[in-house]
Amino acid sequence: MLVFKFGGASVKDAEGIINLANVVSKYKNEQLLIVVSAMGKTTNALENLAKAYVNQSDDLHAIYEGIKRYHFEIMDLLFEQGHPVFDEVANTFVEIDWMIEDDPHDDFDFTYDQIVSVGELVSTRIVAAYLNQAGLKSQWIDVRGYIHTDNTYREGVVQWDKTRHSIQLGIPSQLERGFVVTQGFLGGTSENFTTTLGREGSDYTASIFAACLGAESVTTWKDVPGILNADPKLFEYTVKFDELTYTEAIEMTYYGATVIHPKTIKPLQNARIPLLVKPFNDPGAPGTIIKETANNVFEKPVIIIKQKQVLLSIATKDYSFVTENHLSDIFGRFAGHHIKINVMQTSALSFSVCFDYKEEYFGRLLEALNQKYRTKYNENLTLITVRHYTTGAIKELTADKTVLLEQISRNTAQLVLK
Ligand SMILES: Nc1ncnc2c1ncn2[C@@H]1O[C@H](COP(=O)(O)OP(=O)(O)O)[C@@H](O)[C@H]1O
Ligand SMILES: N[C@@H](CC(=O)OP(=O)(O)O)C(=O)O
Repeated sequence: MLVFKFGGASVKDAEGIINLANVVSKYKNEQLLIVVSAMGKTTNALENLAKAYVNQSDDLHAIYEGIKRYHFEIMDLLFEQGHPVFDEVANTFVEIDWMIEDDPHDDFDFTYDQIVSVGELVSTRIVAAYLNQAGLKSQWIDVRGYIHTDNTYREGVVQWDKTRHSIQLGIPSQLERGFVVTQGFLGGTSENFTTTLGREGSDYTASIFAACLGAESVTTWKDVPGILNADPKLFEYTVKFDELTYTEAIEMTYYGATVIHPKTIKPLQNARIPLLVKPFNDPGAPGTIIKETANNVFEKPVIIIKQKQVLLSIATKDYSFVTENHLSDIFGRFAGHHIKINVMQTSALSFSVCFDYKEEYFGRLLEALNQKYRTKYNENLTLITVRHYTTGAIKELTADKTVLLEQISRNTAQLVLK
């Protein structure tokens, strides 16, 4: 059996959904599980809705109406009036109607997941209905009954044994009856609440299903020809990799290459399932295959850019050395405030840390650190990671920039730039 994943860009409009049907129509004789993300930028819009709801902002209803209108306009182009999908989608949005009528829950992360998850619940209703209308027999399933997580809202931790059991028990018989269409990014708790697996987590969903079902391969259909040496939105000249090893792909995603979610590779590597990254607008093209061994030739360095970085220097209040005890305390505070460290450097009197700026967590972290330490920080920086670097490439990337922190190992150079 095969697992396909279609991200937001591939289903952003009616044309995208028609294209998805064309792509999967070539696999009519295969057992195929299709994981779909929210359409276009819906998750961002739902995030704004969740914030507007907890802040009780004036634009709450305008944001909500915009999200509904976007989906209904696409459905108008795909279906005749009166098609049951209109009611299915309207009924799914009712979950938000009920929620926003009440006072906000104290736990923002919980509220966030209950609202944001609606993006995938509706996109999959639309895709499944369209596939059936196009003569491709498909069943919509609710992923929350299969991918079980703990109740870490916004970063649900998958309970693998329970998940494997549910998937192996429930999915194979459904695959025999036609395509199975399900939601990326979502999980369910034992109390039947919805969790999300972390932003851009639908690739991970595909990998969970593939690992539990022993799939032949996973294909993620993207708006790029495959994995390139750099993000084509930021660099004019890029080269595509035909093959990559799991290890190289893990390194790239760990350092922030957004083309694949970082948690995706490990379950596939453990089960030795290849991951294909292919262009949805040229489905016959070979794309990139990620597997155990690969013929990797890095004719150009791999460049990964992370914007909106903070560089924070932490020193003791009495100017004493930063010891292992301080470091352990500092790491605990980062973990407690959900902030992942991208690069760090120690000196005798201070510890410097570079991480993604997250408005809701940064202020609280700073407050907690300032109780015990002296801190200084710069915002709006760029972190550049160069794998298989050359001195020429580093020179080019840093021209006209101030380097605030630099770390160079045998394979990888990391630079924090202003
Ligand atoms: N090394 C890279 N190779 C290819 N695409 C990259 C790379 N780094 C970043 N990207 C970006 O990843 C995007 C595709 O991933 P993503 O937006 O998550 O797709 P989707 O949400 O449709 O699954 C591309 O549009 C591209 O801008
Ligand atoms: N819709 C979610 C999950 C996801 O993976 O989306 P995409 O496949 O479009 O990156 C998000 O935007 O975070």
